[in-house]
Amino acid sequence: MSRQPRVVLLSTGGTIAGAAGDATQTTGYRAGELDAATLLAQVPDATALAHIDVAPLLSLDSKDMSPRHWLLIARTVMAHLARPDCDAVVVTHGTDTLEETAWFLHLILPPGKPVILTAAMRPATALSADGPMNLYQAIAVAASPEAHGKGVLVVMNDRIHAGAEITKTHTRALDAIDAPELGPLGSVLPVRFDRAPNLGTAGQVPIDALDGHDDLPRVDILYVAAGADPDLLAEAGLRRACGVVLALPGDGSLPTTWHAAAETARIAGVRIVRASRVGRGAVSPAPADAPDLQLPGSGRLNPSKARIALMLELATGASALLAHLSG
Ligand SMILES: NC(=O)C[C@H](N)C(=O)O
Repeated sequence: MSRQPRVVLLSTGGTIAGAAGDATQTTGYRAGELDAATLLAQVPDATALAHIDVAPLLSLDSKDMSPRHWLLIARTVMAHLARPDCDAVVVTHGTDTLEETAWFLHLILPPGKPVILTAAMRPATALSADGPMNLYQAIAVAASPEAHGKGVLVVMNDRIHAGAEITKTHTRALDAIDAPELGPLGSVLPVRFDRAPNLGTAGQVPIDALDGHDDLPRVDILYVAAGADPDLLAEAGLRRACGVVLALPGDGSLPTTWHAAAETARIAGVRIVRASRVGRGAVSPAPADAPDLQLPGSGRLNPSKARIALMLELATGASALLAHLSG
């Protein structure tokens, strides 16, 4: 008989580990109260799927995640994966910035042993809490040979998603994580993949390239509303931002009043990327009315993900990264 897969369960906080005063409370709870062992105790059936090693790492509401935490999570996951007796890693996380951690891990980790992120929308103390089933399903995917080589995955609400593709699409509902336009990779239970992930960018930034970094260069996101003042961009240098992602209307359309400020900032050395506020669709490589401005588009990356790509590019000099993404 083949041995049971060995899965490391890394807890970082979030609502999945949240606790409230009473069972009907689904807001105003404390995220990240419970550690990995307590979460696992809620799903005893999971031990039939895999041998599980619990590894508490952080106890954060994911609104408080930062690049320092992404680096810590990535290095910790890699250290576990490097052990010959570790077959997969499951990371419990909050939903608020799940898309950022998932995208960061996708860029860092070469596809191989499964890395599965999961989360919840109701705290662990709530009636019909979704966390225990999500955790059970994440472990089922981690233990499945089918998950091997699929890159970083996110399992929530009966669905398997590509970590690179997800975004949070609802503030309160249980189906709060989706891959707009692309849809899930598969479903669970049973574990079933309906399509292959796009792994073109997976592991593009080897962790060694970040040796010596415990933080990433500052990149700000500016949300550009109708009539917004271009002073916001002119001040980027004063804020010591190395880069700025513009969350622009439509297809990354830069208001005419912003053209001069964008050119001044670029010449001053601030890297600027055009992303979109829209949430679906890709951004064109250059602004239609000002193709000479050298303001690359973010392709399919939303502003938060474009920010991470730019941070990594600034940190490592991996200059092909954004060009590849926006192609
Ligand atoms: N549903 C959640 O997990 C939300 C929580 N604020 C978090 O992101 O940690």
